[in-house]
Amino acid sequence: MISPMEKAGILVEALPYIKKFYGKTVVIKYGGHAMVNCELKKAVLTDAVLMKYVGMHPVIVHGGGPEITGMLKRLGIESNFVGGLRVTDAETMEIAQMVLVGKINKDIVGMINDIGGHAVGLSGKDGNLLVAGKKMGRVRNADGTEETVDIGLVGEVRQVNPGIVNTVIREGYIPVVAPVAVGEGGHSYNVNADSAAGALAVALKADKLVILTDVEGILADRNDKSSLISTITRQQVPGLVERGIIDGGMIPKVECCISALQGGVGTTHILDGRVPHSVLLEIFTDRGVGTMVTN
Ligand SMILES: Nc1ncnc2c1ncn2[C@@H]1O[C@H](COP(=O)(O)OP(=O)(O)O)[C@@H](O)[C@H]1O
Ligand SMILES: CC(=O)N[C@@H](CCC(=O)OP(=O)(O)O)C(=O)O
Repeated sequence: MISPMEKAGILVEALPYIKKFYGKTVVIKYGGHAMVNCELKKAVLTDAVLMKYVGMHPVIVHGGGPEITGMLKRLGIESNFVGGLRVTDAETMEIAQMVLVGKINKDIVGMINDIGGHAVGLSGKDGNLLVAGKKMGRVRNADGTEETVDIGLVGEVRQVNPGIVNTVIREGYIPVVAPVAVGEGGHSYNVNADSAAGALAVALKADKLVILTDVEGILADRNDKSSLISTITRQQVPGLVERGIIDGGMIPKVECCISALQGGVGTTHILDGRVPHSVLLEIFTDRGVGTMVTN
């Protein structure tokens, strides 16, 4: 048990950070792998509620890849991925939208409201928030050459209309955004949630982009948890990708951090969503957790 003096010390330590980030927007990408445990989910959403009550503007963009895969499996539909992106035919799109918008988004909104916050759920289709065009997949052949393949209704965000999010923020709510975008003719596109969060962070001129995942951050050696890289500049990232140190699902995350930084976002962070209150620890204490990618 910590003593009352220690508790007071922790609150005082938070003061300069509360002052620094008062009125600032923080986009939190909450990935599907970090959602599996209900207690952890509650801890992440409590952090967002606390941020809101101390005057920050948290915006949650959620994923839900594992839940989409689970639902597809229950319906006897196989999941295929190209470069970390789900190959999305019309039927898969319908199910992805049902799971992301109908289930996960509403579960998160319900949980935030239950904790004592006020949340509003949106998809990228609401208010034309995320307008997308077709994204092609890239596969690397054994000889190192790259090939472009059709991955169906996977979208890349071409335009963000943040009006609806700003309205929701202004009215005192926490926006919770599902990564389903609108395309020509009003049809749906399945967008990778990291990319959706990055694009939204730029459009909102966010101070921070926080990506929650299921590893400690960027590791110099993936088999050694103590090899966490605490800070890295965006210029150092391509070298690590070329050397294969950053690989797989971490690639879209670092790419998204780089484009967010280039688009004017202050700092970007890749944090371990399995650590309770990792967002609070990152924002309100002297001991940052995870990896910070900076300019
Ligand atoms: N250098 C690295 N450090 C940490 N993780 C890495 C690294 N390179 C690749 N990865 C992989 O990236 C994964 C995170 O991406 P992903 O599974 O897509 O996360 P999420 O579901 O949260 O979006 C890690 O579980 C790990 O396997
Ligand atoms: C195109 C594409 O792959 N879309 C993702 C959208 C959800 C997502 O990104 O969820 P995580 O953040 O939990 O991985 C998918 O269908 O799984």
